[in-house]
Amino acid sequence: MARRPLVMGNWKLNGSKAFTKELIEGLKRELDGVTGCDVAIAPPVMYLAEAEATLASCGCDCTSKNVIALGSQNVDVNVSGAFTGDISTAMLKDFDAKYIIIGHSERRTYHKESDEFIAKKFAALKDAGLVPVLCIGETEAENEAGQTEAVCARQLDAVLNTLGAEAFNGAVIAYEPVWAIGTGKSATPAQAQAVHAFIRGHIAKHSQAVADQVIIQYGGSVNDANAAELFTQPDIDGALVGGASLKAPAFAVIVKAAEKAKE
Ligand SMILES: O=C[C@H](O)COP(=O)(O)O
Repeated sequence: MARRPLVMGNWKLNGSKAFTKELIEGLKRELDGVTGCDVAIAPPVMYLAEAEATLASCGCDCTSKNVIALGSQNVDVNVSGAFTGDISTAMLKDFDAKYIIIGHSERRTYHKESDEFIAKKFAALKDAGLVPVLCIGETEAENEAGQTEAVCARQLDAVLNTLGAEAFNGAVIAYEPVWAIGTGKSATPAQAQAVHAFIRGHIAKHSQAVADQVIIQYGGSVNDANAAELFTQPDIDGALVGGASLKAPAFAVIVKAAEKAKE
């Protein structure tokens, strides 16, 4: 089944108002004419307004303003009320955000987010009509202990066992081995493909149709030099990009590599 690739930039804790405007203007120029790949960016929520305005205003005839979707790096489970510091699905929708990252290993580690809590976020996003980008992946120690599949299965099961496989209709999974994030040491295409096939197979045990359509991105030191080879793999449907998403030319190379590989 042909799946449309998705390349998403996770800016993490980087940027400023000026940086947001400059990077998005650069992306719009670089991505002009791209039609065969979905593209999203997740700036810090602080800069969503700046990002939304820059995406909407275009001083040229480019078509890329329609190509780049807005996303967020996190969301909270509560909709409103006395929850200091939290961000709701409704607030994200207010800025036209669509793809929402949940379960990133940095939140699992630094904010002690559990599989169960992340499943609640997944449910909140589905209720709101937003697209969850569910990050899963094993640590280096887990990898060395041969636990990669067990860890990915456990992280997926938290959603599958509470919401059912249908919840993955229209959703995105990002396989991000923790040992590859920000290290410059990407998984090899064959290593990543093996885990992606496992993830798809795990969902297929519940529903083949859902497994066939779910987008599975790879994340972890993806850059303009290694992206094309990763995208040759049949179960790698795009990338969740950290560091290389902060430079328009590098990010554009990754998007165009996905477009070419999956045409
Ligand atoms: O969300 C993105 C990932 O954590 C990958 O980050 P990276 O491309 O800087 O390794």
